[in-house]
Amino acid sequence: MQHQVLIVESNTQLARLLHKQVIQAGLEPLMADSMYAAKKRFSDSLPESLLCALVGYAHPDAECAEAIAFTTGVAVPTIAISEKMDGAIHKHVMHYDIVDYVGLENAQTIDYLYRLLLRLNKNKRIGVLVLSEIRRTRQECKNWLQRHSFRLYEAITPDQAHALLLANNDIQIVMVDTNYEDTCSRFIADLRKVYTKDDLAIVGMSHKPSNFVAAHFIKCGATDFFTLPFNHEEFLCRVMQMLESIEHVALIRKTANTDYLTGLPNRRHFFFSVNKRQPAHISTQALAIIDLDHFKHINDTYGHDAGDAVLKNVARLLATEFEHADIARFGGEEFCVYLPDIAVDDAIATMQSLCQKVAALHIDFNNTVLRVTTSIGLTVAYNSNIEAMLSKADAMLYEAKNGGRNQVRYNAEC
Ligand SMILES: Nc1nc2c(ncn2[C@@H]2O[C@H](COP(=O)(O)OP(=O)(O)OP(=O)(O)O)[C@@H](O)[C@H]2O)c(=O)[nH]1
Repeated sequence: MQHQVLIVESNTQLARLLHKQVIQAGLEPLMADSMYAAKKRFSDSLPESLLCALVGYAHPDAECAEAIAFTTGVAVPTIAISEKMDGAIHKHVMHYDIVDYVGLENAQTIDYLYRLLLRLNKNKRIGVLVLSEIRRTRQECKNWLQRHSFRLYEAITPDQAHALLLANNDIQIVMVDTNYEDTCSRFIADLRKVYTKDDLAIVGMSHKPSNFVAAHFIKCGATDFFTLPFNHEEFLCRVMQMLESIEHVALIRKTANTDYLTGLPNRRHFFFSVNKRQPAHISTQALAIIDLDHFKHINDTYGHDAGDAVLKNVARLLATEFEHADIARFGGEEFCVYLPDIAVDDAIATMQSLCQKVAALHIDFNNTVLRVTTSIGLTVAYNSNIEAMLSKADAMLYEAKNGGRNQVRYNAEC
């Protein structure tokens, strides 16, 4: 795994600052205070563990960007560094295949470097699809994208692009050469029927600067538009913003759909997910409500934190037992499981086994072993809707509680 960052900096203060940023980004710094030391560090390291290099412009044994020439020459994604933004340095380092140049003159630029490190680390898992009939355009994008550690996919036709998108769910950016305006605008509009701007960024690009084409593509659903050849720095800043926006929305969605205590999906997400998964064809499906017994007693006897520990342990058991089913914490000490395409006997056996497994849990809380049992209301139905199944499972749960708890009660309508 690429987790190391080679820092080539002879200025001790700057080296210390870079070291701190790398650690903060969760990466491992490899320090070198000269070009000689950098070469030694590089030859001692494994290529697959080096994420990138932060390289100062001048060193006692390399006064004029030779260290940058070295790291880019051995294909290490390189971020050129100086104490402050310097026009002459900028002009010079841009001749090399660097990822970016950052002058560390204030808190904002230091934060930018930190975000850039996080970005490079995440880019390894992000796919970018380039759609262009022109080999030169694909090559230009490829050079740039590889420097930024993205996974690269290439397509020559819209059909190939659709197939790649279907097969690879790591693709978060599609770059479309707008050479053939009608085909490309239709392609973008078609993509937007499936992928929202929160899921996928679509970037139009063209060798012919035209305000009309740019506006047309953005109206058809493109997120942004660039004229080729890229201004690399501007493109990087805009791509970072697009990806950060997709990531923020994903995080908000995850938070809204997850139970804060157990990490299981919540009730809201359960309905969304089950309705999506419910088989279109007629089939047998099972729904179970799982409710811990006398849970209030655990809270009252051992405290609320002990109750939380029990909930987390039961949630972990459910997540392992039902890895491929829909599960959720419905609230309090109540959980729900939905199993599509399951025979009545299998559903009953599965829930009885779960009931025994919960009762067998030994939950360690501050050197006290906590035990808990559960009552389960199960319904197995043939092509019924979820709301109806929930109300039947609830009635079965009521019977299980009244029947003495620690048991499964079921109803089958098949
Ligand atoms: N620790 C903890 N307790 C919770 C949480 N949510 C709800 N509870 C408690 O769960 C308890 C549920 O109590 P009851 O509804 O009486 O159910 P019970 O004690 O399990 O009784 P039966 O269901 O009839 O077996 C209440 O004391 C709630 O305060 C939580 O997130 N953490």
